[in-house]
Amino acid sequence: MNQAIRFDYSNARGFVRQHEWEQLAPAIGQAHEMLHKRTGPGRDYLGWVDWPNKYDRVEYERIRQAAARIQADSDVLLVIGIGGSYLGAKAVLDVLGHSFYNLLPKSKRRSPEIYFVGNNISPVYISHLMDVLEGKDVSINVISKSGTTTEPAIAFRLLRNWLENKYGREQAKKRIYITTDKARGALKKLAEDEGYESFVIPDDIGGRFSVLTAVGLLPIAVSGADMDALMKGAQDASERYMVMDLAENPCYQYAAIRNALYRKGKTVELLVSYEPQFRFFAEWWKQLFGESEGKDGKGIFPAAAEFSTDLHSLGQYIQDGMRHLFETVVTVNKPAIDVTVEEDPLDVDGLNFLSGKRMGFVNKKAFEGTVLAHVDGGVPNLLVEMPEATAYHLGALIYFFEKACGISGYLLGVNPFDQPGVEAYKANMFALLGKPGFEQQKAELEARLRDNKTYLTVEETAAYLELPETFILEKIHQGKIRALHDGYEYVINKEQFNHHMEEMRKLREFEEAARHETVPESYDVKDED
Ligand SMILES: O=P(O)(O)OC[C@H]1O[C@](O)(CO)[C@@H](O)[C@@H]1O
Repeated sequence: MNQAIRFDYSNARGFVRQHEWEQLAPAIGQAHEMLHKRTGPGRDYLGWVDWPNKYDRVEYERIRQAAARIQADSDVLLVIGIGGSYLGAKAVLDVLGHSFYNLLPKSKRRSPEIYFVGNNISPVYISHLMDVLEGKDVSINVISKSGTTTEPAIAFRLLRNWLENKYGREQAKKRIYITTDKARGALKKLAEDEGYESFVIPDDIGGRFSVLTAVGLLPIAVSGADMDALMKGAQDASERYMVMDLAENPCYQYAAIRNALYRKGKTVELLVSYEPQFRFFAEWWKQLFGESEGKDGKGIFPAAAEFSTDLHSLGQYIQDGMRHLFETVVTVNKPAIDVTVEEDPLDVDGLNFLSGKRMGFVNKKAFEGTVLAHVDGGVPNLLVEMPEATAYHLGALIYFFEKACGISGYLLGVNPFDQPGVEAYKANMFALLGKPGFEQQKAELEARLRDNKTYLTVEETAAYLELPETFILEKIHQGKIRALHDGYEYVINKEQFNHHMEEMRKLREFEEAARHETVPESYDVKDED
């Protein structure tokens, strides 16, 4: 086996008492059993646990071939997906690829340009992307387990159209690759109807645990990264982190110590890296832990910081602000490339004491100094060290965090494999967009939006009061309107306004009747003093 990920929690142990640590050992054992014997909540979503050993070799070869085709016939691969259907691939591409891979000249690139889209609903982003596509040969990999997620579905609709306009429907078919459920969903049906090549997201693997399936592997293979090494790293890690004993298993130690810290009020975990290439690794990690643990009113809030960049923005807070933070620093022992700081004869910046030193060395000293300062400031520090940023070690790191996440979720007492909370925004969005079946919610939500609003437009106010716009002098303020009617100004709420209108109607009837000398009974004329 290759060298392993090193986990060091010595800079956090001082924040946890010995008995608090020891008490976690039996709970870890229980969580291990729940995961491996599949007796815990979410047991139907544990396919990722032994996936690095049992993945479908036939499909794996098909991925390799499809990637070779895309590399040969495309200048650009568009990866459409959101959440777990894009973050893992983006993380791997960034860690293993060139920092500016899309900008490198073709001669220096192993792969097409790769852009991720369908992970937001921004018309600006997709329009700008389409500008980049002009004159280029393009393929699309659309990834969605459910096949119905709004963000990727809108992007796919627009980009499929774009592709069909460019190549014609038949040729476009050869450039569309679908990754979805093996049997269900809109995308699966479309793939069958249109004859698109498709890949499977296994039933028992949730989005945030799916990077080592076709979800991540097709874009990773297209990028030219070594997916064999990635899978091997994960496979070795799955064996390494099988031991139940807390003292022997660094992955379980990470799960245990973060829970011990959480119980002591350290409710925010910052995943820190000193390499910008890890920015999306942190995004992937945030979804992994946030969606798995943030439920039932519990959970560590997963956040990320990039050092030394953020030491010049967030550094003050981390050192000195509210003491609810701990850090998990992901470092790479040996940077892929290093650069020497040169001697400057004038030494205007006073940095000649660094002459001849490597930037990697300077970065390391920044890290060491920061850990000491933050620990002194009351921020426990955990260290996860990769020997090198290679595909093998990245595969191992991915598995390390996936398994720690499952164990940690069980320690916390939640179901780490569902995400019911994500549905709330979706239901509201669908209702407000007028999706059939959401009519009742639509009316309720729109009423709430109106009440929450400080001001409505004149048109909205008129519609709300079911009145012609001519009645409205000013907009609604906190449910009240300022209205001008028949020369009078009123500041009233809707009920008062309607009542007033009814009174006005009766008064007009009365005046009309008076002209004809017949007073309607409905009008209650009060005696004047
Ligand atoms: O692959 P899908 O079904 O489009 O889902 C994308 C993402 O959306 C979520 O379901 C949350 O809405 C994530 O769990 C998932 O990774």
